[in-house]
Amino acid sequence: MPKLVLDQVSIRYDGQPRPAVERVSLSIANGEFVVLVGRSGCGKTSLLNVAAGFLSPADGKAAVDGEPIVRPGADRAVVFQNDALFPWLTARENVAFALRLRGVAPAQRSRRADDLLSLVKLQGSGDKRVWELSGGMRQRVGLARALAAEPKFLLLDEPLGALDALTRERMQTTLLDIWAASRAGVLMVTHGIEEALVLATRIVVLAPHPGHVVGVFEPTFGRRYLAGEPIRNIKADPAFAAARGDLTDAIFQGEPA
Ligand SMILES: Nc1ncnc2c1ncn2[C@@H]1O[C@H](COP(=O)(O)OP(=O)(O)OP(=O)(O)O)[C@@H](O)[C@H]1O
Repeated sequence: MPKLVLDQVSIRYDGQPRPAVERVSLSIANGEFVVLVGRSGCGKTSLLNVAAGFLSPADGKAAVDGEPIVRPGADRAVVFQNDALFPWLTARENVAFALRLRGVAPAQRSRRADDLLSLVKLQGSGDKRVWELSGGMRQRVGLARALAAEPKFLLLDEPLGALDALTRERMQTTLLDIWAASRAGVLMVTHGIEEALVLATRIVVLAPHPGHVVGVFEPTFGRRYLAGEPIRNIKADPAFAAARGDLTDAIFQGEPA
């Protein structure tokens, strides 16, 4: 089973007196949804960049299935907050472009792009140009494009951060559906506490100066949604409120109230 591992990773930026991240270990297996949370500057994006192969750790190891991560690779697809789609192309063409890069034959690209657009619930929107799509729809095209590479891992940096609150809430369940359908392992960075609880199979809480792990939670709310329970019921469950309190405490521990 594919596994992405960060082992005792420390990250340093040139000219900085101390490391940004110190000795953080994480692992993401296929079928896991790991979410990084923590106060600003605790190193969430830096760790995601190491997993993506954009940044090399100063110390420790980053590997997929035992192979060191030394550069970006098709096995790890990255989606950012404001992912740039090609504005002059349609939704379908944006996804087909990624399929072309993967070497999918022209005859199959359009059908495969439509399958991927259905996966992100954009069936029927393939002919729309990017400027005709809402923010949530654009983000879903970005996800479809990332999935075109059939990655083993999806690395998501605040993928819902630019969306309005209602769209963001709807996209949480869409992301769960996409994850369940793709079976990729996910590593996601978010500032959203509810979002982390809804989506994650494991939440890793980081604290800054330098970034280090201060807590790990293993919520089951996303699995309840995938088993058929309405998300509104799940969020209204007192267990959800209790988990939100515990996670908030873990994030802000050591900070004056
Ligand atoms: N390119 C860079 N050069 C120097 N320092 C950097 C660079 N990128 C990040 N840092 C520093 O590394 C630390 C971790 O930054 P990082 O962006 O990984 O944190 P984060 O938890 O993702 O923050 P936020 O929640 O604000 O997005 C911060 O102190 C930041 O100032």
